[in-house]
Amino acid sequence: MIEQRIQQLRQQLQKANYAYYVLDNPIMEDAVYDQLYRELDTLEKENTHLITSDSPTQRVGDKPASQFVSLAHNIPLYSLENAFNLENLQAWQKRWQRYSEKENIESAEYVCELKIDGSALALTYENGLLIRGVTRGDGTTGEDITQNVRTIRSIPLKLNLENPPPIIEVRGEAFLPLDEFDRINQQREENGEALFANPRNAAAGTLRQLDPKIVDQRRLQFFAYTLHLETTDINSQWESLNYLQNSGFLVNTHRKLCPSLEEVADYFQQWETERKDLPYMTDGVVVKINDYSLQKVLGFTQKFPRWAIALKYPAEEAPTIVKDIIVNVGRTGAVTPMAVMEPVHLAGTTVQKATLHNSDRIKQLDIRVGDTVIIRKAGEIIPEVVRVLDDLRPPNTQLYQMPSHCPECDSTLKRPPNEAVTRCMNLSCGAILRGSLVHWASRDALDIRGLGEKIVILLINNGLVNSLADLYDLTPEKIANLERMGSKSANNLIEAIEGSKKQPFSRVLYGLGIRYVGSVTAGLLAENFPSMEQLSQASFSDLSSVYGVGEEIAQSIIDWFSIEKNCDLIQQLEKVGLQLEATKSKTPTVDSPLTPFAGKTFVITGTLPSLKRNEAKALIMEAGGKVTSSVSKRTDYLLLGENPGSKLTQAEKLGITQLSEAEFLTLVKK
Ligand SMILES: NC(=O)c1ccc[n+]([C@@H]2O[C@H](COP(=O)([O-])OP(=O)(O)OC[C@H]3O[C@@H](n4cnc5c(N)ncnc54)[C@H](O)[C@@H]3O)[C@@H](O)[C@H]2O)c1
Ligand SMILES: [Zn+2]
Repeated sequence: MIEQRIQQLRQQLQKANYAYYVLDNPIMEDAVYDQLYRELDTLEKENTHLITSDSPTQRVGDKPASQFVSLAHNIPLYSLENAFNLENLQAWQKRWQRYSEKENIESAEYVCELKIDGSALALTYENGLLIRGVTRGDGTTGEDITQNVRTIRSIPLKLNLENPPPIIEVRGEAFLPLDEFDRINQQREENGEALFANPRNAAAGTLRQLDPKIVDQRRLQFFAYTLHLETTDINSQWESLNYLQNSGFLVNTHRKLCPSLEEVADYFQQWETERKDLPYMTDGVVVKINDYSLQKVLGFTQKFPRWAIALKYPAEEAPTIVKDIIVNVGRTGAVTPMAVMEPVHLAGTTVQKATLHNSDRIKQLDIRVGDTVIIRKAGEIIPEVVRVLDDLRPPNTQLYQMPSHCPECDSTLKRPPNEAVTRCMNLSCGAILRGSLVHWASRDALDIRGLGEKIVILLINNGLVNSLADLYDLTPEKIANLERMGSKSANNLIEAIEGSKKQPFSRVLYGLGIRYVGSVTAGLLAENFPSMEQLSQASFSDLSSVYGVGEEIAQSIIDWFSIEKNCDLIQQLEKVGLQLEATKSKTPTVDSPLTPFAGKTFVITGTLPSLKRNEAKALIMEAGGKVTSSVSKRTDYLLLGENPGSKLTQAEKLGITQLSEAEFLTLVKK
C-alpha cells in the first residue's frame, strides 16, 4: 500500500518536474507540488529502505532541454528547504543549532530576502567582464544562455569596480515584472499564441528562447543575491549583498538584517500583505544565516544549504485525500454532495469538507472515494474540489452514484428538467424543516438569539416543533427539560422568540426562505408590496417590473404562494402576531447618526476584499442610501473593489467620489 503510494507520488512529481523545468508549462500549482513532495519525503523518511536515487526528493530540478550547450557548474546550485509556517522556522533554527553544536547560543543574525519567483542564473565574470550566463538546470549542469543573458539590462556586462577580481561568480533571479508579463501575454493573445501560465514560467521560457532578439524585446530583470568570491574581506551575506550592489548589480532593496528569529517572523508577516503591491511576483521569504563562518560549519545536504530556508506564504490550493462523499439536504430541499477529506491547511484554516456542487460536477470530476484531489478556497467561500489527480488514484475505486432517495426522509429525490440541482420534494422532510428553522432564527432574518442548529434538532426530535409557527406555541415549561437547557435559558429563548414578533415585515419575508429571496430582495419587495396580502396577490409582471427583481425571483414567489402548505403557514404566523405588514417607512433625517448615507446613491464595482455584494448593498440601505447599477451624474459614491469595470472610467470622467471598502466601512460605522 505505502509502496504503491510512494511509486505513484514519484511518477506524479516527475511528470510535474518535467512540465515545470523542461517545458516551462506547469501542470499544477506550486503549493500542490510542495505538499505532494512533503508527503513523499515523509513516507520515505519513515521507510528508508524504499528510497531510490532517482526519487524527486533526491535531486534538484530536472535535466535541461537540449537546444543549448550543457555546462557543468563549478559550484552546484542548490535548492532551498521549505518552511510553511513559523513553527517550521523554529524547528529549522533548532536543527541547525544542534548540528553546529551551538545549542547554547540564543539565536544568530539572519538576512531576510524576498523570494523572487523567477529563474535562477549563474553568471561568471573574468577580470570584470561577463563571460558566461548559465541556467540552474538540475543544479549540477545548466544551459549556456550567455547570448540571452546579455540582453538583460540589469545585468552589468562590465563590473563597476576599479580592480575587479580575476574571477567572480554571481547568482540571482531573472524575472519578469508583472506589467511586462501582462504585456507579453496580451501580445500572445493577439497573435493567437498560447499564454504563459505565470511570470515565473514566462521568465524561464524567455531565457531559453533560441532567438536573442525575442529575449531582448521582453524586458527581463535580474536581482543578484549570491556572491562567490575568493577573498577574505567579505565575511557575511549582508556584506556580499552590498558588494554586489556596489559592483553594479540590482540588489533587492527590501532585504533586512535581523538580529533574531522574532524579527524574521515580523518581516515575514509584514510582507505577507505588502508583497501584493510589489511590481513583481514573490512566493515567500528566504532566510539566510548571515555569518559566513557559521555557514561553512553547517554546509549542505544533498539538496539544500543547512544555513538557509525558504519560508513560503500560504496557498489557496492544496491536495488532500477524499475519505467519503456525503450529501447534505438544505432548507430548500437542494441536495448538495460534499467531499469529506483528510484535514488540510488552506489559506490559514484547516479544511475537512468541500462542496461538490451537484451531480453534473461529480460526473465531470469523476471524483471517487480514495482519490487525491486539489481543493481551492478563494476568499471566504466554502472550499471546492478543483480536480482529481488521476495518477494518484488507488486501485479498485468505485464510480460515485448520487443517492436516489433522501438520506433524511427516504422519499425519492428529483432533478427538475433544466436544473442542475437534485431535490428532496417532501415538504415535511426533516432536513428541510431543520434548515428552515435555523434560517428563520438567523441574524438577518428574525434574529432569535439562542435558537441555533443544536436546539432546533432537540425541538424537532422531541416532537415540540413541526413547523415555523409551532415555535410560537412553546413555553418555558415545555422546553425546560430539554438537554442542556435549564429554566434560565428556557426563559431567555422564549423571550427571544417572543421578541421576533416585533421584527419588521421585510425580515419575516426573508425568513420564509423563498428561493432567490435574499435579505436585499426581501427589502425591495417589502417596499413595493407593503403587506403579505399584497405580495401574495401580485402577478408575475407586477413582480418582475420591480427594479432589482428579475423573472427568476418573480416566478419563485408565484410558485411559493401556489403551495397550500405555505399559505397555511402565513395564516398561522398572522395569528401568532408576526409583522406581515410594513410599518410606514420613516424618511431618514440627514444627520441621523444611524443613517450616514441618507439619500445618497451608490454604485459598486469590482470585487470587494471582504464584503459580498449583497452585504455591501444591505449596509448601504441600512445607512439610508441606495444602490444603482450604473454611474450617472446623480451617483454620489463609487464603492471600488478589485478589477473594476468600465464603471470606474465613467466615475472618473464625472468626478465621482471613490471609496475603498475600508473607507466605506469607517463611514458606515460612524
Ligand atoms: N508547479 C509544479 O509542477 C512544480 C514542479 C517542480 C517544482 N515546483 C516548484 O519549485 C520549487 C522547487 O524548486 P527549487 O528547487 O527552485 O526551489 P525553490 O524555488 O523552493 O527555492 C530555490 C530557488 O529560490 C530562488 N530564489 C528567489 N529568491 C531568492 C533569494 N533571495 N535567495 C536565494 N534564492 C532565491 C532561486 O531561484 C532558487 O533556485 C518547489 O517548491 C515548487 O514550488 C513546482
Ligand atoms: Zn427529504
